[in-house]
Amino acid sequence: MKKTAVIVAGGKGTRMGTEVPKQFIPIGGKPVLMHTLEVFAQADPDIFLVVVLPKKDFQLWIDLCHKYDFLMPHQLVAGGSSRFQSVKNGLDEIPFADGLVAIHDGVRPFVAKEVISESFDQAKKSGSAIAVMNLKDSLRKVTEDGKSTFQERQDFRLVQTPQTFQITKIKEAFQVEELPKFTDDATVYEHQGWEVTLIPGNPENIKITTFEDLDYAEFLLSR
Ligand SMILES: Nc1ccn([C@@H]2O[C@H](COP(=O)(O)OP(=O)(O)OP(=O)(O)O)[C@@H](O)[C@H]2O)c(=O)n1
Ligand SMILES: C[C@](O)(CO)[C@H](O)COP(=O)(O)O
Repeated sequence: MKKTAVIVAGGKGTRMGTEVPKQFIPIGGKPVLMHTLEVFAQADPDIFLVVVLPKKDFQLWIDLCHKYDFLMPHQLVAGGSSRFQSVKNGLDEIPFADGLVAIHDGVRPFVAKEVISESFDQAKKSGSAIAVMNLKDSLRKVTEDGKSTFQERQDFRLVQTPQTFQITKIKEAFQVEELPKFTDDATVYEHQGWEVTLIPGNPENIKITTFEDLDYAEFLLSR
């Protein structure tokens, strides 16, 4: 079955606060996004790669590809004003009518290649695969009156990407008005009344979001 990955890197990196968006910042000697694309190629060199970037950063990325001699084939697509819109734009440009698509944050360069492979295997069987992690800390729910209540942590999971689906179904799911609850692709899929399947993610698969994450990224690459 044909495999596609839509790598979304169309954000501004507001919380990182750097002039150049975080997906282009070098870690271990090359931009974050190049590490991410390389893991997908390691998982399966035949995966068709769609990369979603802010339109204004196309030339920056092309220049970086020349500078770092980055030759991996990929299709560039312009991002939108939210992650939902960027994913939708990426899905619209997949040149295949069917097959499977893994949707992944460009700023999660430490996804394990085994998680990518498992997400395609599981989505082939059940239609979807969402990478998640168990919680290690205790959990409390806070309320506006300043009180808090204990929560059973085994009832919760932290959600990562990749989130992998049948192309036909996820494209259909994205034909809706964007809602605030659509913080990932699983929520868009479930909005149709379809159930998602969870698979184990990997603990290193952090979303590079704030400055401290860059130090952790350098540490992971130095091991
Ligand atoms: N309009 C957007 C917003 C986000 N993303 C992508 O979605 C992923 C997860 O988003 P996040 O970590 O929130 O990235 P940013 O939106 O760039 O960060 P911030 O919220 O701090 O501005 C990132 O790979 C980001 O580039 C995207 O493709 N298009
Ligand atoms: C998709 C995601 O990475 C799953 O954890 C997350 O929801 C993205 O959130 P953000 O608000 O774009 O940082």
